[in-house]
Amino acid sequence: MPILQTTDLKKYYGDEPNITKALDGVSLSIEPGEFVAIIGTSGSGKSTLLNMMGGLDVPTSGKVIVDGKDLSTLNEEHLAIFRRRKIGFVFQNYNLVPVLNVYENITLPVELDGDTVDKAFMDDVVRMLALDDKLSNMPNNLSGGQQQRVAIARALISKPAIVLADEPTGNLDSRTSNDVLGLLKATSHRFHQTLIMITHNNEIAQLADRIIRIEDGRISE
Ligand SMILES: Nc1ncnc2c1ncn2[C@@H]1O[C@H](COP(=O)(O)OP(=O)(O)OP(=O)(O)O)[C@@H](O)[C@H]1O
Repeated sequence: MPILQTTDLKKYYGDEPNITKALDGVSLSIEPGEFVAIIGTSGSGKSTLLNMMGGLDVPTSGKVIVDGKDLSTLNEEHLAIFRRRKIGFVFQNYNLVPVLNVYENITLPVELDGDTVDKAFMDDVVRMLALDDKLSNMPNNLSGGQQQRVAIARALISKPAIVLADEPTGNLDSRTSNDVLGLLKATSHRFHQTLIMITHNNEIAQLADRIIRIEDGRISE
């Protein structure tokens, strides 16, 4: 069974004649454990698609089914819980909480869920991302690559089935990008997670098992 499916997904902004069809009928199916890159030019609809898949925004029409659950059947509160448990997000600008240290940033989703941190798993993730000696640092004392590794650890800590990454290396130099991508790929593989990553970089997309190209809100390849 696919872990994620969209059916004729549409997202329109505005009204005729000034309507923007950000997504215009996207149907796709992603299997558990797959690494999929979504590629396309600026404004093609990549972020809109990722936001719909992660339940961060609602479509104009069409369906998103994650792990057998139709997201349109969930109210705001249940959607928030669903996101926290099923999906890990990694954004281009890291989105770390500046007043929390590295340890607190990583464990925040678990704390918010009223859960206890799986200590052995935390150690594993932190070691894999080489953050062992950074746990008491504040985010603003870290390099971009280190901050993105913290964001990846935070995305993984609740053991989500799916990791959604929106241009995760957009703010990093090419060497750090390669390191971060290698770690993202290795960690999601190690923990049997599905990784869906937006990029406008062809070279980065080649790391994926499958590339989905978006053009004007539609799948072109
Ligand atoms: N909130 C919004 N209101 C109106 N139009 C929007 C809104 N969000 C996105 N759009 C439009 O929808 C289209 C798709 O935007 P989207 O951000 O998904 O593209 P993208 O492929 O992620 O682009 P980029 O690579 O530049 O981030 C664009 O034409 C954009 O201007």
